[in-house]
Amino acid sequence: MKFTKVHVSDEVRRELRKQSFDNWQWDDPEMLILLRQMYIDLNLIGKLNIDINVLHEWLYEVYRNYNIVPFHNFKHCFMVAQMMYGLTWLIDLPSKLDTLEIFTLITSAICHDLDHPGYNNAYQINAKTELALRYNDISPLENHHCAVAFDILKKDKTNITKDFSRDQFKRFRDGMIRCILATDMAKHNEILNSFKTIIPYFDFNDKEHKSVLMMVLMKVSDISNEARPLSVAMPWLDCLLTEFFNQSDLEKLEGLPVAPFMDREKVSKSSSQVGFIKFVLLPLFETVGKLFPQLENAIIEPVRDALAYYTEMQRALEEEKAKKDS
Ligand SMILES: COc1ccc(NC(=O)[C@H](C)Nc2nc3c(cnn3-c3ccccc3C)c(=O)[nH]2)cc1
Ligand SMILES: [Zn+2]
Repeated sequence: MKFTKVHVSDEVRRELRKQSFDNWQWDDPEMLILLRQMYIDLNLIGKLNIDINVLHEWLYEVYRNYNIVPFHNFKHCFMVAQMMYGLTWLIDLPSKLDTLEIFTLITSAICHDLDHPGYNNAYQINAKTELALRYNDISPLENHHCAVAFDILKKDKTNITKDFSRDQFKRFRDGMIRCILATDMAKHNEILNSFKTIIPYFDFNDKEHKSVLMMVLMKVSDISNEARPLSVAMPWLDCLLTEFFNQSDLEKLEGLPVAPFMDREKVSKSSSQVGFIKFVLLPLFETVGKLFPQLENAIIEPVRDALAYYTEMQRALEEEKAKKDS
């Protein structure tokens, strides 16, 4: 199918770079065009000699490999890619990382949850699924997302890396594997601590430093819904809790352990978000803000506002509960 005729207006291209971008106004085919536009505007087509029609076939094949699940679906992949794209411009990454590293970040963001079943690693391991067996309980989902990504790139029709040199492909493959595996929240503290350690002497010419930074940028892009306007973020929280509640309902049916933050009897939107923002999101964002002060206004302030919003919601809920009990 020839999509080269489709033109994206300058106004939409500007909007696409902002944290305020509202995905709920766009349908899936339009989001595929916007993902393609990101590669064009990052100047990756020319510099890496990517065939625009192969790029579109690849995007369509990626789209087909995301599942119809409440949260970890193609729209989530788009939002993570769009946050990564916005961060790229916000912190001027093209002046700090090379073209292949920029390509690795946006491509990893798009592929990072491929074929997600809607049930997390804890479920895979406890239910002894095929994925847990194949990956020996070691980040089964993230290993699978990455393997599916490279399966798609193996086919000539959807191989956007076909003109890469052997060295370029090797660097890209190492980078994408590290970026996708970094999205396993079980690695959260390990990655954040290694980033904290190197910040005082961060060196953009140091390969290892850049690799840790790329993993952190994947993490920020993956869990940053609360940095977006409430009208965009709130529906995402509903999708997330729907997926979490589906899992905990199934775990109860199957007599498997149930995580408290997934149990519909125990979780309220406000309590889960207050804890998550205070203990996971803000510490991560404030750490990255030490290296890139531009994050302060663009994503840290909105997250502080979200924390205030959910804290107030939690207080009001508790007050109401106290009244009912009295
Ligand atoms: C350390 O591992 C963790 C830590 C926290 C959580 N999640 C939470 O505490 C709660 C349910 N909230 C939450 N979780 C979120 C959000 C965005 N992504 N995300 C998420 C989704 C799937 C898996 C893990 C996370 C953090 C969000 O805005 N809120 C899940 C896993
Ligand atoms: Zn994700």
